[in-house]
Amino acid sequence: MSANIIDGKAFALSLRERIAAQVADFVAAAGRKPGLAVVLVGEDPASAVYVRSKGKATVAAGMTSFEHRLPADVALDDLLALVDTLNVDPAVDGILVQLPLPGHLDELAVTTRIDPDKDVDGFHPVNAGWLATGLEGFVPCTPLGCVMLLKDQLGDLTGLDAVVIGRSNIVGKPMAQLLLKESCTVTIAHSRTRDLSSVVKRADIVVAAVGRPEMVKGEWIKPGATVIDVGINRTATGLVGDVDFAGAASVAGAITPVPGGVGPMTIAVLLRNTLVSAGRREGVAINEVAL
Ligand SMILES: NC(=O)C1=CN([C@@H]2O[C@H](COP(=O)(O)OP(=O)(O)OC[C@H]3O[C@@H](n4cnc5c(N)ncnc54)[C@H](OP(=O)(O)O)[C@@H]3O)[C@@H](O)[C@H]2O)C=CC1
Ligand SMILES: Nc1nc(=O)c2c([nH]1)NC[C@@H]1CN(c3ccc(C(=O)N[C@@H](CCC(=O)O)C(=O)O)cc3)C=[N+]21
Repeated sequence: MSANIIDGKAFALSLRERIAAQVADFVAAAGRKPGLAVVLVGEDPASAVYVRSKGKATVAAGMTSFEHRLPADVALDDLLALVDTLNVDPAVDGILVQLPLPGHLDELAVTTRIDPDKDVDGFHPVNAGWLATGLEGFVPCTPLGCVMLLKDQLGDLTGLDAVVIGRSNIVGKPMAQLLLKESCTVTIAHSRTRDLSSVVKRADIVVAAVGRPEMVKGEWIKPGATVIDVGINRTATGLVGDVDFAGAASVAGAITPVPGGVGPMTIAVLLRNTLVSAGRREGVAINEVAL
């Protein structure tokens, strides 16, 4: 068997076109563009690349991109003061502080300072709480993008066995919450899980969010399963996911590649969340279903 390769890049492009059309409607109704502020601390080259591509995608969707670059040794109080300014800036609908932050900065202090109503990353505990209780907050971009790909691939996910490998607050946990919301039977695996390969073998849906290059082997995958590879690992041979792509593609029913899978979806959903935020803030209806 040879798996269907899920084209996240193409899906993300089409999502971005639908968002751009709704941005135009928003501008006509509200008399201003949605605005996304991205804060980058330090000079990490990978982060700088992401921030640049987010800025480009924001402008291409017809929104305003505000970029703030701070030195790596910025004091926590100065970063928090910038967040406070963005929180009250009426032109800013979404705030994203690029993670990871340099070691001396307390990430929790920063993410909890962002107004939950502008938290388009969905990292604020208030939004995590909304998600856990099944209500309307902001959902983290990467997991939401994964669910969009899964529903596009499989339709109704009800009753499917899903295994999420990884339990971080930004990917693994919200991913599990979303799959639970879709009525999957969800297992969350992590570094202390016993016999991971057997756990994975039961799954109709495998989401790998570990950060270990090609850790998930083809032999672990149930034939026909759908594999979502969130991992972004830079190795000597280039960018690879958390899944051994060649091995898994020979048994899976469908699989996301790295690059070109989940990554582009993250950025498209960020634009979606920013548009939704702008709509809420201005009282302009956004057709979320069509997104
Ligand atoms: N495509 C995209 O848009 C995005 C991609 N990423 C990528 O996704 C990956 C995960 O990111 P993130 O969640 O932030 O990472 P974290 O490092 O925060 O979490 C990794 C998780 O993997 C678990 N883990 C580590 N080793 C093993 C192991 N041997 N077996 C099973 N589980 C293990 C850890 O378990 P424990 O909790 O027990 O330590 C932890 O829960 C990274 O490659 C990152 O670059 C992240 C965000 C967006
Ligand atoms: N506050 C915050 N929010 C984030 O959402 C956030 C973050 N911090 N820190 C870093 C991670 C990682 N992340 C990615 C976004 C896009 C791609 C992406 O577009 N990847 C392309 C290729 C990338 C490349 O070639 O380097 C792809 O997979 O095809 C990947 C990873 C968002 N993150």
